[in-house]
Amino acid sequence: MAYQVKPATKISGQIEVPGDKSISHRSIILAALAEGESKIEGLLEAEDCLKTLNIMADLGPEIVKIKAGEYLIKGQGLNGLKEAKNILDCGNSGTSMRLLTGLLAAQDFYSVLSGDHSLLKRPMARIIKPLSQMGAKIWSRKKGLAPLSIQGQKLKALKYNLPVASAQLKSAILLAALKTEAETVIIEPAVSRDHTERMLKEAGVDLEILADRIILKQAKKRRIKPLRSKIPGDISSAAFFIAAAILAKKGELLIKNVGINQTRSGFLEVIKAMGANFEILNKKEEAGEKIADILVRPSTLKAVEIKGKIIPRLIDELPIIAVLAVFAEGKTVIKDAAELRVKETDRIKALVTEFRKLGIEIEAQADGMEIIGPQQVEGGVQLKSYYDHRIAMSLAILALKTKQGLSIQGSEIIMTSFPNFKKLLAEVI
Ligand SMILES: O=C(O)C1=C[C@@H](OP(=O)(O)O)[C@@H](O)[C@H](O)C1
Ligand SMILES: C=C(OP(=O)(O)O)C(=O)O
Repeated sequence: MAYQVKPATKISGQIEVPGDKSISHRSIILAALAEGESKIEGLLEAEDCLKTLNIMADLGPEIVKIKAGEYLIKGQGLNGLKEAKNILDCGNSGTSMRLLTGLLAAQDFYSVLSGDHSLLKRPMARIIKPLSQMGAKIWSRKKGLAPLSIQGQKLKALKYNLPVASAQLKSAILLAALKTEAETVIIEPAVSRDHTERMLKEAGVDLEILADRIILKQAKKRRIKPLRSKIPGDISSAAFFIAAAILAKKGELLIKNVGINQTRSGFLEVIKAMGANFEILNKKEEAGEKIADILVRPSTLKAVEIKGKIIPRLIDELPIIAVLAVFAEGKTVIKDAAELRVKETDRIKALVTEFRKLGIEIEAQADGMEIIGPQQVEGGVQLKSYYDHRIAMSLAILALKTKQGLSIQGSEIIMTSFPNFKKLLAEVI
């Protein structure tokens, strides 16, 4: 049944959003490679991360759930993984497929990775190319599409200029390089999320993070120390609630324990420039990641231009920024974001098509969009999620500002990243 979201004028309360999706994937993978037992708290138990969890369990390490979000993982060391008997299912998760391809390319066994109809359309040539230069043997369908089959090899180190600022691509190379001896250098066109680097450093790996490159230092034999981490709240999930509280007429919303890593917090810079009324409170650091509480109040917004190096630092927040733009005074311009076209769906096309059904003035560009605001939105229609969790959640927040509400088809996909989204939204209204 379609998800019905009614208009709301007040957003208030205190909430916590679930654990960060990117850090959750990486915690599972690194814990499985560690020498000894890791304890992870605050793991995101959403479909995407559970795919990574099930795949790692199929590769040998014992994974025990203690309670919600809390897991013990018995690491097998960098050489301890075993061949899985069946196809490894990544579901809807690009992060699982790209990171695990890097990891599996360096094992001494064979693996096959597949996923759902959305993942089977996403570009994998970008990882196959550098991994092949390292000596990996990876087969794909035409044009580098999954399923991927991988005959693990002893790989060699690499110096690589990333053609796109992609944390998944960077992480695939780093995971593949862990068992190589010489130095691996990855040069980024713009900084993308740096969780893999931070976590590898925390785990004792000799790695240098510079402004434009990452250097995995030469090492005869690397060791990963077990993790003891509490995963911060996901800023990409918090963004939907921050937007709801900004767009409300009344109320005040406090979101506790959100990860505000610089490489992820472009959204906060954009809403600040738009004139949003919010405060960052109780800043602290845990396991190499910055965390804070975010207090948000109703705000009057102005349009801004979003382009260049900030894009990778807010890539997943662009759909919800597009929603904010509808209610901002002036023309919002988003450029340099062609990556939006190869996410779970073509997010530019999806936003433009659905916004137009509501009479919103929006134009698509090859690498972004332009939105004129502020606009009154009548609503009262049914929109589509395009099987994309971020489109579904962005439309749900938009619905709060319509006169008649919206109904959203295909909202089950929200389970891939934010299982309690609907419940939390109902709580703050
Ligand atoms: O590394 C990660 O955890 C992610 C990287 C980004 O993708 P790209 O690397 O394709 O930019 C982002 O969109 C995705 O949600 C998660
Ligand atoms: C793009 C996303 O994830 P992934 O690439 O892991 O599917 C996302 O969560 O918005």
